[in-house]
Amino acid sequence: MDAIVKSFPGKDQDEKDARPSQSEVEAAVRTLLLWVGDDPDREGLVDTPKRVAKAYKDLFGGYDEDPEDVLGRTFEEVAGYDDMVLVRDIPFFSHCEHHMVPIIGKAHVAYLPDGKVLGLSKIARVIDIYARRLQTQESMTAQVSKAIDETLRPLGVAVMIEAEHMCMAMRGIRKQGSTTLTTTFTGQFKTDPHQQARFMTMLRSHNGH
Ligand SMILES: Nc1nc2c(ncn2[C@@H]2O[C@H](COP(=O)(O)OP(=O)(O)OP(=O)(O)O)[C@@H](O)[C@H]2O)c(=O)[nH]1
Ligand SMILES: [Zn+2]
Repeated sequence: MDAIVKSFPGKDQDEKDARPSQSEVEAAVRTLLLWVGDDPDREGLVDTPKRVAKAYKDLFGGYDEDPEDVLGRTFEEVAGYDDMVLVRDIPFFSHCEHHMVPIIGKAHVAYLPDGKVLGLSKIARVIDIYARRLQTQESMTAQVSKAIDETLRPLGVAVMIEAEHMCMAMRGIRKQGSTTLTTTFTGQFKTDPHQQARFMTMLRSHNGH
């Protein structure tokens, strides 16, 4: 878990103190408004730098959150249940680290408990913590799987993310509707093709394919 905390940019107090001030952020947004060719002093835009800063705090709130806090709360009283737990179709919004435009997708997360289970909402919370940072889909998939693997220590974790990247849809190549799929498997999901196949079958049965 140490590695996750250490690689977590918002966690360190010195780094936090080194963040730009509110007025610096607002000035940066004002520069962007000028740069795109608009007038930051017209009525509709005069409060926009402040609004954008507030929106960014929300959209990128994941830098101030630690997945370990969420995943640390587990329980064991599940009447001996020891089979797969799958939470599928968890919707998320993220932003790509290359263009800072949205990634819109769904995550599917499964694990094989080793005595302990997680509150179901905690899996969705972890998705949100990583989604609310600048991401590549590959990193986000690997980070979610690593956080669950290292904190819960289950017999295996499977993460699949399906997403559309607005940087491919709205700009650049301008291809709308394509979906990127990424997966990470650990433990038995990685070593046992049968477990991996069950994960895929459970996902497919839902999607009606
Ligand atoms: N692997 C991966 N690539 C991504 C992701 N999000 C965006 N990209 C890609 O990152 C690449 C950045 O390519 P560059 O050539 O540096 O940037 P660019 O000139 O804006 O590229 P174009 O998007 O092709 O116009 C693009 O191919 C994007 O499609 C992601 O989550 N994973
Ligand atoms: Zn992009």
